[in-house]
Amino acid sequence: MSLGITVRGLDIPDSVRAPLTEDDVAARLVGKDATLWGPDAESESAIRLGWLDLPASSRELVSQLADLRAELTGEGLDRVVLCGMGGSSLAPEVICRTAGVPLVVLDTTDPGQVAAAMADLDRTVVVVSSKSGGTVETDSQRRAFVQAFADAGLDEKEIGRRFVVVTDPGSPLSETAAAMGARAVFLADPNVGGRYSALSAFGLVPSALAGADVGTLLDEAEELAGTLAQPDNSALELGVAMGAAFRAGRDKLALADGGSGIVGFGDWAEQLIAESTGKQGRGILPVVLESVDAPGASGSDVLLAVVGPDAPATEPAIGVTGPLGAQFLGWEYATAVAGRVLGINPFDQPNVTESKENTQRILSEGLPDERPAATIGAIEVYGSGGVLDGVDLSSHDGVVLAVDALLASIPPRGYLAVMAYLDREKDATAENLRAALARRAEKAVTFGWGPRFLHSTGQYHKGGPQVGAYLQLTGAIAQDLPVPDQAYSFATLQAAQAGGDRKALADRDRPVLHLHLTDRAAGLGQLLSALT
Ligand SMILES: O=P(O)(O)OC[C@H]1O[C@H](O)[C@H](O)[C@@H](O)[C@@H]1O
Repeated sequence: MSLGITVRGLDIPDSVRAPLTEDDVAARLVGKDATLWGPDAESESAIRLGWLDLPASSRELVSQLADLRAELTGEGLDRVVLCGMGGSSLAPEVICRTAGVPLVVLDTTDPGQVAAAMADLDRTVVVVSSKSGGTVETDSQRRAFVQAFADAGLDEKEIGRRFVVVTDPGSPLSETAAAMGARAVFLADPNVGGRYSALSAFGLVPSALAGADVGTLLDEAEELAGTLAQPDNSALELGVAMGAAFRAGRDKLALADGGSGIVGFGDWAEQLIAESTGKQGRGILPVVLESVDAPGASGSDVLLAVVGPDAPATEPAIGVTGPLGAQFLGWEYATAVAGRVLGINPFDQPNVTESKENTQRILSEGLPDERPAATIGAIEVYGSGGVLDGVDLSSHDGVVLAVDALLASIPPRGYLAVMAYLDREKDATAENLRAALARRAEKAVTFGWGPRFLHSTGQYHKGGPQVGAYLQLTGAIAQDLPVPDQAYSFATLQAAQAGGDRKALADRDRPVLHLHLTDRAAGLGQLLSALT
């Protein structure tokens, strides 16, 4: 069995399973029946089911990529940097971390983190991945690398040879790739959405160039693919469990690793589930946990999903065993099935553009002139949505009081999202806030690095149930970095992204507490010691 599902302590009523069996959903999904999600979703679904073919159709890439890797390493280019957001970087990150091969994933606008990725240029090849070819972060990173190579003395032709591009046919990036003389361009199947693209060129190109065995990954997926038309297949069972939990009010899916050997799977599944289901005022909120017994593993609105063989520490829970290739395909299939149970279109992301449009507006009009309500130690405190009303910010405990006011504003069955527009290498301790706040709030707490989460849980924040409270962290910039040939720098872009998302949340009257760290390390230390 390529994927094993164990369900514990979760009642799966016939009202969830029977319609799927009666409507022959398993076979129809494998047959790419675009009517499965209702008439409103049909036109989108018709061009989004290509992921079902990938275990077979991506085969041709395996030998091409082995040849390209040999060519690159033969020239001493053995350091691979991937510029890409969301569906264009999350899968390669899991594949390479699991395989233990080095891949530098750049999915940020933090100037410090971007600058740090531009090291060892003499052995670096850059993979620029974007399905749409218009994602501002990815385009900005590409520009910065072109400039860095030029500064290192490479001529135009040599610079082009340092780039490998993955995009959809006809995208603006495909034209840029041709114009800059990229060494290789991989055009992906346009009938595969970004978050379903793990087994496409988006997942495979950077991973194979970094040294991962992508042929085996496809073998693992193909074994599962052969079972997916069966009415009781394991991936269908996973989707049924997700849908049944949702119907029973368990709309938080806590994701934890249980000895799978897969590294960072939750971050990939988070985008798949949040963007696919979080819309029309409903959705399943993925909550990535540090371990099976981390705070947030249980609760009246939680279903725990353990990836790997370890027994869950709590119930209800589902256990999902199987190798990475099968996990990718199985969760994609399960999410499509859950989408039908929830009654949403699992292939669009209707609210992602809001924050992007706000960001563009800020970039053209300039950053708003905001004054903090207080500055306490290394933290400036800003709030909207009434979150600071009545909070005494004059005391040394002001930050904790503000955080507690934010936590108190979370409605029953609500959640807190921590959104850190920081450097995920240098400011990594920010991640410890999730467990600390989950313990304190006794509610679901998610953690996301900005702007990366905008391409993942950001859809759920805006399109899902309006029961969220938001803690946004930004930090001082030690050294800014220009975005070549653009009117803005990385620091401005990062600030505009944070501001654009704050506005999208404020427009919904959601409570947002914004803490700006005037000294990142000191501010994080201050926050963590106050909250733990
Ligand atoms: O691959 P790209 O076109 O650059 O898109 C990257 C990401 O952008 C958007 O935010 C979408 O909501 C994501 O689903 C997608 O993965």
